[in-house]
Amino acid sequence: MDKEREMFYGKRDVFAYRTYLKPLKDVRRIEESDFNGKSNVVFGINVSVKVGGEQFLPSFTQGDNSMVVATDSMKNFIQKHLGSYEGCTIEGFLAYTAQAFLNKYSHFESVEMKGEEIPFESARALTSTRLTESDVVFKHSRNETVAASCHYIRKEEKILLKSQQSSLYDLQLIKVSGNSFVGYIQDEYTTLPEDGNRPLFIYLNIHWQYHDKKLAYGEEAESYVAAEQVKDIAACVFHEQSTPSIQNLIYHIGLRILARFPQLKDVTFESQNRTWETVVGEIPGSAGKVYTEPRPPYGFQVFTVTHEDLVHHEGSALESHSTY
Ligand SMILES: O=c1[nH]c(=O)c2[nH]c(=O)[nH]c2[nH]1
Repeated sequence: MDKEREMFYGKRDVFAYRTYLKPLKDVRRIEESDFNGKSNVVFGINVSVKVGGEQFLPSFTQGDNSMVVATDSMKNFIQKHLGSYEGCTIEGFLAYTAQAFLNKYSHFESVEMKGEEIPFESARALTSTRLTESDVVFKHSRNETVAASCHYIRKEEKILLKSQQSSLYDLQLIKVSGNSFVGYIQDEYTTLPEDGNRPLFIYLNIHWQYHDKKLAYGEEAESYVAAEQVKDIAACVFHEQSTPSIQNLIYHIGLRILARFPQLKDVTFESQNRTWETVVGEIPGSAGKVYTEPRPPYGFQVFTVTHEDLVHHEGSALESHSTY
């Protein structure tokens, strides 16, 4: 069968900053995280939108722009909708705006939106000799990136949510000891020595999907999974585990995320091995070493942990008396 023709257009890097968006409150607390919400005094987002529909064909083949909504207008549409959005999450804002596009332009057949948070954290303030968090000064943070995407389509007059995903990009974690990598195939191509205790540096992208996609919007805070909580779980599991490999580490992080948040269907990892190279292996009188950046190429892993994995793991863990 021929591949269906690709045809869409849109706008990338639409930046919008909203002050005093509704705060995210009353998220369910988990043991691994002290995250309890976001003030949303500054809510920054970099959005992309992709629009599809058969009626765009003449714009490509005949230069007929009569059905074209200028991408410049799409940019304005997105920014204006950040002003009228009444919720408190990236996921909710993207869903609100994607549906608004389909409602406004009846010839749009599909709208895909992605958004990356532009993070700000409150700066310090000295108020009557006490050091607190400022409620008006915020620091642009350059840590990992919180993101989301959604894909809505029009089908028989109805607007349907086809897919939704929440993500955390570029979480970079180093564990200085307690990691091994041994037992792999030794053959004529093997030069890597086995290591019973390596400093493991990983880059992680983590994506999660809900059983009920709409729970991602955060309208019921109790059922919302905050990226900050996912990040804290990843760090806690890394701390706890004696890791035999990155493959096994991400599996265990996935199990814990699914155990804490039964409303999630699956969690997908993209990991990268950025383990430092040793420069000074022994420092007299110190447990320390000196390392430098690894040289490319970098190894990577991709793995989806599903709800079934958790059920299976809990079944076998019951026998060995350890459980999530
Ligand atoms: O955790 C790891 N998994 C691998 O598959 C691998 N391969 C490699 O060279 N180092 C590592 N580390």
